[in-house]
Amino acid sequence: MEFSQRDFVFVCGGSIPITTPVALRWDRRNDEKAASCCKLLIDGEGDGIKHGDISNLIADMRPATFGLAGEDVYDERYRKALQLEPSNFSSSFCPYTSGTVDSITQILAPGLGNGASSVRAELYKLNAQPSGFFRAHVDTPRSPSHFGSLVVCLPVRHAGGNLQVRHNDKSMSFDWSTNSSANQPSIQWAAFYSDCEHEVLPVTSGHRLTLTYNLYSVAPDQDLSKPTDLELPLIQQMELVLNNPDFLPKGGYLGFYTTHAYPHSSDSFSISASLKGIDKVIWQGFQRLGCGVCMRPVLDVARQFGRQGNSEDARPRPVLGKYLKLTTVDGTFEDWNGMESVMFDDCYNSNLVEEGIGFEKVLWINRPTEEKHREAQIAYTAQQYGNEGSSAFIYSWCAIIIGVPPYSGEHGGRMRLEKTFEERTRDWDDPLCTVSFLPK
Ligand SMILES: O=C(O)CCC(=O)C(=O)O
Ligand SMILES: [Fe+2]
Repeated sequence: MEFSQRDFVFVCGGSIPITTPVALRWDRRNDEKAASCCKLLIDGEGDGIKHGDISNLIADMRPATFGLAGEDVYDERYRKALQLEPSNFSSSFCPYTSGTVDSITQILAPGLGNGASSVRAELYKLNAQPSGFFRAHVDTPRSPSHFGSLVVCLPVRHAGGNLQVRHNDKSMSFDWSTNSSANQPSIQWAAFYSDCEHEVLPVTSGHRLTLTYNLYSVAPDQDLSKPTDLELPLIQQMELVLNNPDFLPKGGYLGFYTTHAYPHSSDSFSISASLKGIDKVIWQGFQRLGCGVCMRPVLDVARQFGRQGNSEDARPRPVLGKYLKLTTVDGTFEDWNGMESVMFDDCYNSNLVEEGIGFEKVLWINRPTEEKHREAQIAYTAQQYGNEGSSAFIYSWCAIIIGVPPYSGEHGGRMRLEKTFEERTRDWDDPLCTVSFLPK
């Protein structure tokens, strides 16, 4: 089965020409100022401000923290910015009426035939960066359906402050300083999957004013009737493979290392609603073709054996987990090795519950993650730098395991599972024995 992971996007962006100025109102930090100070009208002309004094806003904002090992911390070496919580401000910009959410739905969450209302954008912060920056981080997942982040830049004049978003070996840079004083003033935005590393380069002058939103998927992902042009060829390939009588004639297991990371906690690994890019196509496509699908963590414990030093002849082997318990590792790790040793000790000794299906029984569709992905997996699990401290959700790289029913010459084709698996159940030990099949 051949496909290109490169065809799947991880970030998108756009600009919205300003027709009416954006109004921004906020709460006073002290009672001495008149209420009229607490309003800005932003139209993008000249310095961007039509009415009001941005220094009043700056004075009422608070230093922006970020998440580190489960805590919210303030550290100007890592993030220099100011923020307001949604309870302390309001803005007339609406990501729905501006069409931004529709664009994001089409590009980052197309689903397989779902309508355009599958994304919810929840206002998260107002940030200002006079001479600020935010070093590389991934955003802290807020819930299992939280799949991405939206950053909206209001057209206030500034220089620098490029937003760079990276996924694997691809990177996209958004320079919002250049257009903010152009002839046609516009609000510019970028949205990306929240496991993508991103950073804000130093703002060298002016004020970079951004609204950030958390993006959640809300539509059920069960409507498989209308795959998109990009997804259709892949699903046809899957069907061809399954219709081959020589392919796993007695049934078996396929494995697909996900191309994105997903939040999960110790008591739910329910991510199918927020699957991203090609991962979603694999999940929904095989499910539609009558296979069982589930998500499982995969750990390469080779180094664990090496580290113990007492198992020269113990064969290193990757392990398929039933689930990973939530782990918070205290402290900052200066290098990956320090972090790795803690994570492997923790995961292998107590936190990894092994799946009944052995790793060796799985036929892998794509290659195991490269070294750098494996390191990323540890980073996500250890809750390295995020944009907010949290102990409820963590990221993990993982695999989609596909239970393929047997091929039956008698019934003229591949059998189908009578029901697909409840993704919340962990009891998936041997679906091919425990559930019945329907003839094709
Ligand atoms: O301001 C930006 O462009 C990004 C902010 C960000 O990454 C965050 O708040 O997590
Ligand atoms: Fe972020």
